[in-house]
Amino acid sequence: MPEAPPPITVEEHLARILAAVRPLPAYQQPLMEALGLAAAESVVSPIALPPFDNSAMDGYAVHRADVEGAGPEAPVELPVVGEISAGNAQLLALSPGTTAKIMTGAPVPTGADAVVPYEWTDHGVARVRIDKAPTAGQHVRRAGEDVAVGDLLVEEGTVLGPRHLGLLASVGRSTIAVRPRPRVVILSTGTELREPGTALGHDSIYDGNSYLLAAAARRAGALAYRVGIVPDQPRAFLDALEDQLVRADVVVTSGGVSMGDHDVVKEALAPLGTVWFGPVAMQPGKPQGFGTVGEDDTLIFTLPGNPVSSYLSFELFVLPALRTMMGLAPVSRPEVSMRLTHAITSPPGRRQFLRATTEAGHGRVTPVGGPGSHLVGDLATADALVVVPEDVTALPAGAEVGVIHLDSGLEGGH
Ligand SMILES: Nc1nc2c(c(=O)[nH]1)N[C@H]1C(S)=C(S)[C@@H](COP(=O)(O)OP(=O)(O)OC[C@H]3O[C@@H](n4cnc5c(N)ncnc54)[C@H](O)[C@@H]3O)O[C@H]1N2
Ligand code: MOO
Repeated sequence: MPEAPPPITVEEHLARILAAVRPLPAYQQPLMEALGLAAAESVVSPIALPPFDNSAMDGYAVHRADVEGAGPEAPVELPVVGEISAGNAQLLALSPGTTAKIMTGAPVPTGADAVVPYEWTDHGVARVRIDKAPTAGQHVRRAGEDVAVGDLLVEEGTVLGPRHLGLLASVGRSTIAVRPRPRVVILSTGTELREPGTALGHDSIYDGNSYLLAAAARRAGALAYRVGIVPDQPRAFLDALEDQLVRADVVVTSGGVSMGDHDVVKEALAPLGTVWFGPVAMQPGKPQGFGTVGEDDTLIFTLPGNPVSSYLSFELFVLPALRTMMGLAPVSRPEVSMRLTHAITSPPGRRQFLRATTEAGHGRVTPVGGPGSHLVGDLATADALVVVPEDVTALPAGAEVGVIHLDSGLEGGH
């Protein structure tokens, strides 16, 4: 059996991954597809907003000079020569000494320079009594007062949210250039695995990882295809992989990469020579693999099977790759500084990632559960990871530690 290579650091592994990953080519996509993605173009407005002077109130369009001085004691009466509603504007100009009913959003006719709201009138149909004079331009929304032709609406790189998409639609854009969501195929390996919802044998467990990884991929903004369970047979694994490559930008496998007698992923892929396998100096998540497979050199991440190891590997290595492909920055979750509520110990030589809970606003972090990489109950309770450096073996309560929040800190994607 060949000797395992010496461990590489977390940074070395991530650097190797990022060196191999390119942003996916951007193309025009319908606005709703772009939600959560980074704009791959800057957009300037092709039209003004509002596109024309229009009324801010339901009321009467007037020449303001005609109603000057109007008050309860000195009302002004004007003939009503027409009605202008939004989307149905026949009356284009208003003669002095007349008025027209106008609805909110309807174009203000040429000549009119103010709108008298219904509340200041007797609601007249043929003639109207006006009890209060508007100021110049009152209740008229001016063309271009919001957005001018040529205004920068969205800068390249902006993560598109509902307000950006609403603005783009408002100026008539139906598409915007964004990088597509990476298609991520998730394959769980393990003869012991069963699909949730089916019966469990005396020696089987449910396949939690493919759900964990598919959900994490989707939350990162990718399109996740959960293939399900592949038994520990290299042929079956290679067949399943081959079948899936057509719809994958990235393949993520779980399990079958350590030192066991049935480590199917390693056994099937190592002979190709295109996937690196080796230990990374971290815990959980020591056995890792990364490389390319298939005619199109599709990226593949072979993550360890222990659920916590799998999830952490996703967060530290797969997530940055997906965000790079989507043109989102930063690619990694930020590490912030917090104080430990409890003392901890840690074995030397590997960077430890302890599951932990954080108290919002207090800057304190509390490790939960033990270091075991099978502890999915504790993983679900946690909302953060405490990062213990390779050379640190003990830290007292109150010590400052690096913390990675697992549910926040990154914009875009989903
Ligand atoms: N002799 C050695 N044994 C192991 C080493 C080692 O260095 N020398 N490393 C250990 C570490 S660390 C890890 S992590 C695991 C990684 O093993 P594999 O990637 O080969 O994963 P499996 O053996 O297939 O499974 C490990 C564990 O996880 C459970 N599992 C697997 N897939 C799923 C899934 N989809 N859902 C839920 N649970 C899953 C599986 O049943 C095992 O219990 O190797 C150690 N061993
Ligand atoms: O790395 Mo294993 O991931 O230590 O359990």
